[in-house]
Amino acid sequence: MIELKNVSKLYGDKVAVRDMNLSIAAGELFAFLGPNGAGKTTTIKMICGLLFPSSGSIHIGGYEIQKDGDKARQLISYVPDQPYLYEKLSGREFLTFTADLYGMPRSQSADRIEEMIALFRMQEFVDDLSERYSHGMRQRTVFAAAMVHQPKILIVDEPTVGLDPKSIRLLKDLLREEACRGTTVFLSTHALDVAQELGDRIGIVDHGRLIGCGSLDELRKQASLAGSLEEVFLKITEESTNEQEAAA
Ligand SMILES: Nc1ncnc2c1ncn2[C@@H]1O[C@H](COP(=O)(O)OP(=O)(O)OP(=O)(O)O)[C@@H](O)[C@H]1O
Repeated sequence: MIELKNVSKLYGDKVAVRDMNLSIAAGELFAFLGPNGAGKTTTIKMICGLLFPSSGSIHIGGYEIQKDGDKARQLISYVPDQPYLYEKLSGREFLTFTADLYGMPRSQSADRIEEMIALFRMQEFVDDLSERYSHGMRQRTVFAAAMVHQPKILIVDEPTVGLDPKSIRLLKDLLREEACRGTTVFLSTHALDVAQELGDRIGIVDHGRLIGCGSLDELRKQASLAGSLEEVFLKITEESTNEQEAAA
C-alpha cells in the first residue's frame, strides 16, 4: 500500500532521508521511531505528497506520488502532531467541511459524521466553536475529520501527546480496529510503549537511514537482546551512531 524505493531527500546539502526502502502492506500497523532530527517528519511529508523526494520513488496504493498525486492523496489521511482547526467553526462544521473537501455527497456524509461524533465521544462539545476546545478535544476532532472519508491509509504523527489515559486507550483501540478493518496505519511516535503495544512491525530511522525494520522479535535478534523495545531501540541507535562516527 505504501512503497518507498531508494528514497532520498536533501535540504540544500543536508541529507534528511538517505536511500530508504520500505514496503507497508494493506491492514498493517507500522510504527516509525527515531531520535529527534532522524528524518521521520520528512519521510511522512513525502508519503503524503507534501514534499517530493530528491531521488527515488514513492507509490501509494499503486499510484506514483509525483505523477498521480491527486489519486494517491485521495487514499491518505494525515493527522499531524499539532491539531489545527478553524477557530470560528464548530467541530461539526469542520467535519462537514472536511467531508465536502473529499467530495462526499451530503446524504452520505451526514450519517458518517454522526458515527464519528459518537466514536470520538464528541457529543458534549461538537457544536461549540473550536476556539474553546482543549488539546484533547482538538485531537479527537482532527482524528474524526481524518477518518470521515474512510481513508485506506491513516498517517498519524505523535497521536498520544497531551492526551489523558482514557483518551490514549480510546485512540490505541481505534488504531488497532482500523488496521483490522484493512486500513494501513503509519504511526510515528516517540512513545515506545505505544509502538511496542501496537506495531505489527517497527521501523527505526536514524540520521535519515532505516537502521532496523521488523517485528519486535526480529529487532531483538538484530540487537542480540531479549529486552523491551526501549532497550532494543537504544542499542540499535547507539550502534548506528558509533558506525557513523567511525565512518566520519
Ligand atoms: N525545511 C528544512 N530545511 C532544512 N533542513 C530541514 C528542514 N526540515 C527538516 N530539516 C532537517 O532534516 C533533518 C530531519 O528532520 P525531520 O524534521 O524530518 O526529523 P524528525 O525525525 O521528524 O525529528 P523530530 O523527532 O525532532 O520531530 C533534521 O536534521 C532537520 O534539521
